[in-house]
Amino acid sequence: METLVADAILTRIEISKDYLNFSSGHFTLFSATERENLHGHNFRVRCAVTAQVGDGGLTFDYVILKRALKVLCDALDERVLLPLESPYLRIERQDGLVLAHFADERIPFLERDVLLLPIRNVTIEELAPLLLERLRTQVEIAAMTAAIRAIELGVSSGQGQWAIAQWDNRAQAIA
Ligand SMILES: Nc1nc2c(c(=O)[nH]1)N=C([C@H](O)[C@H](O)COP(=O)(O)OP(=O)(O)OP(=O)(O)O)CN2
Repeated sequence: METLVADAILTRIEISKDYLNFSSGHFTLFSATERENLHGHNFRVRCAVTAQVGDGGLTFDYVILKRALKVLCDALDERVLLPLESPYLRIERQDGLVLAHFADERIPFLERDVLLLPIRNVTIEELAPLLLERLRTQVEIAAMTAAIRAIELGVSSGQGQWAIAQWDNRAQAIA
């Protein structure tokens, strides 16, 4: 297990790029009987990584991070996002369709237009941890996590509203 360097100065690298976005459809589920109508957002993603600057004056090549974040955004872009783990929505595949069953509604989508996500609701607070976990497990990022102390990943559904998920390596190193 990596040992923390006592009172090391940590530096936070923040990435916020206009091209880190995905335009997707969704509807928020508020209860077993209340939901929004299907609509879309230009979701935005931003990220901050806290790390120790190495002897060479570098934490990590943030181009690798930007590339990994773009891969995450592109995977969700131009799809209708549906939650696989909602207590209120049942998903069925039938004859090339994805059928979302909500209350007494049967909502059909073409397979090609839908992306099923392992989350409980398509909210920014469910998307942020999902994308953070996907980021952490991308090979090139996983290789960097020994030098990384913490990662924050934010998802926004509109100007001025963000959900920020956090992962802190220090908790693991201390445990
Ligand atoms: N806790 C949450 N509440 C809501 C979420 C969410 O992700 N987490 N999401 C929604 C819907 O996506 C809704 O469509 C958001 O709409 P709105 O806030 O109006 O989005 P705008 O960008 O249009 O915001 P304006 O303030 O109107 O500019 C609802 N609740």
